[in-house]
Amino acid sequence: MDAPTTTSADNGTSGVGGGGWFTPRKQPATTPDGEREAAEGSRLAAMRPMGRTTADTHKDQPAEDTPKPAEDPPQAAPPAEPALAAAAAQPSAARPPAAEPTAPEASYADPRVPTQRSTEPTTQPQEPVAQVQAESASPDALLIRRTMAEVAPIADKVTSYFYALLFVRHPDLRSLFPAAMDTQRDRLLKALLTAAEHIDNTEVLVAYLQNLGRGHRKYGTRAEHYPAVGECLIGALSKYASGIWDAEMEAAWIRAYTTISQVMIDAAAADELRAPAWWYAEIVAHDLRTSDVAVVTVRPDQPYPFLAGQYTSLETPWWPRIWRHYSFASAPRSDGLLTFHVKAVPAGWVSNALVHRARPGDILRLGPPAGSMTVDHTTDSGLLCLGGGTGIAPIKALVEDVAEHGERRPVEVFYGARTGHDLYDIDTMLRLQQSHPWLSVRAVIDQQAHVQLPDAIREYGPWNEFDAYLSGPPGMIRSGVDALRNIGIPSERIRHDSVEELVVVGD
Ligand SMILES: NC(=O)C1=CN([C@@H]2O[C@H](COP(=O)(O)OP(=O)(O)OC[C@H]3O[C@@H](n4cnc5c(N)ncnc54)[C@H](O)[C@@H]3O)[C@@H](O)[C@H]2O)C=CC1
Repeated sequence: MDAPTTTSADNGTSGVGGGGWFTPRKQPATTPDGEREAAEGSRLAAMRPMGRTTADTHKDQPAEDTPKPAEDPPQAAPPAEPALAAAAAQPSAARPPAAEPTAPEASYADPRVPTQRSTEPTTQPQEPVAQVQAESASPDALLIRRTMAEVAPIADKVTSYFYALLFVRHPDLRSLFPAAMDTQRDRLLKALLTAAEHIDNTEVLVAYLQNLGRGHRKYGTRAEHYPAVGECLIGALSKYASGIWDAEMEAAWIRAYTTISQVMIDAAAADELRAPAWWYAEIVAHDLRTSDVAVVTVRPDQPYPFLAGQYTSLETPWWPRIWRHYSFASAPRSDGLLTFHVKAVPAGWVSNALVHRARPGDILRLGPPAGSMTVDHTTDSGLLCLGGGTGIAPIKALVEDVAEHGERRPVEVFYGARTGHDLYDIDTMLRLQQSHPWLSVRAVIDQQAHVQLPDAIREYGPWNEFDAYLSGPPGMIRSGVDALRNIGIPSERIRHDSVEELVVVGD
């Protein structure tokens, strides 16, 4: 992760005045190593405000025949995933022959944002939540939430209009998005709005946005693209929240977006100095474990630093500019190889290609590592790990990580699957258990146990000396967090890749 970068909206006071529309400041936030300045000089100098006003915005109507750009980048998050991928500049491996779209990837592995510790209160607050939030929220946050409440019932229209504006006004940006924009169309805007909504939650927001800013390098996103996105965001919001929209509200959004975009731009610029925007990775092994689960091993074209428990974004040659998240299934290896567990989901473009089409020799692209579901090696707390289905992948990586650190802390793994046949990696886990006396692996098969994974942990324990790690389908993570809290594990000791766009708190 980057060193913390302060947000740079002058404490929320700039944005409307001297800087113009969403113009990032010229002086980037400093980092401890001061490496950022060099990179940013050229990048930020190139930025120009688009010079439009809200009045212009109101006037603009997308052309009748403009295809509704009802989408955004696949696993997009805030403006982050404005999947501004530089398709034209992609080398041959990233310009594969067009494939016949079948159907959009379901919300498979992507509805994840950076891992967060769960920080929701474990006890009910004395006052109603809304009241507490309202009292502690900044004036800008209140205005932003008001806008959000106003447009929530017509979110689809806002989304369509936002992309229509973006592509009509800035047709050059269209090529940065996937050809099939019907996939998860609202992800970009939703993430952007979610970030704005959490504008007061600096710690979580900054880490999230830095991650997004770095991740957007692989799309070809540049600093000068951000004003265009911000302008169209305001254009869409002001149109659909016109009943309550005023100068004060617009100023709040401008400040929020200026902050959001600046954090992303700064993070991307700093990252540019130390890492490629993406890695090519050749498939070196493809092991079909069941009819729909494959273990895919790749060799990156250059060293790929990451931590056990993290995930990456992955693009196949068959679906250019469509990226999906996959967790690393091993801790970093001395041979540099990376492994992913992929389940082909119904109508999943990328997952089906990886399971049924990919073969050794095929070239994938990888984005940077992300996520903080990692082991804290400064403590000797036990690890309580819940892995559901292919969610066992990062759990296995965590086990290897503990083993490599030579620690003797208890690690208790609960591996859930629908049937015995679906426990495709149980042999590996049992082998690890044989090698490590501190490791215990329990399979929880829905059909046999008549309980799902999270319920099974109640029969064991006590868990008060354990940190908890959850990985699997969103429903499992949600009920798992509830179950863990109910048995007394404090929220700050529960880790998982978030299933929501930003926080709940917490992909
Ligand atoms: N870092 C992460 O969080 C990772 C998440 N995943 C996700 O894990 C999922 C794996 O899919 P499948 O293998 O098809 O798993 P699945 O749908 O077969 O579920 C596996 C097990 O999880 C438990 N489970 C599922 N839904 C539950 C619910 N609503 N409440 C309680 N427990 C529930 C059950 O024990 C079930 O047998 C995918 O959605 C994938 O995106 C995969 C890898 C890493």
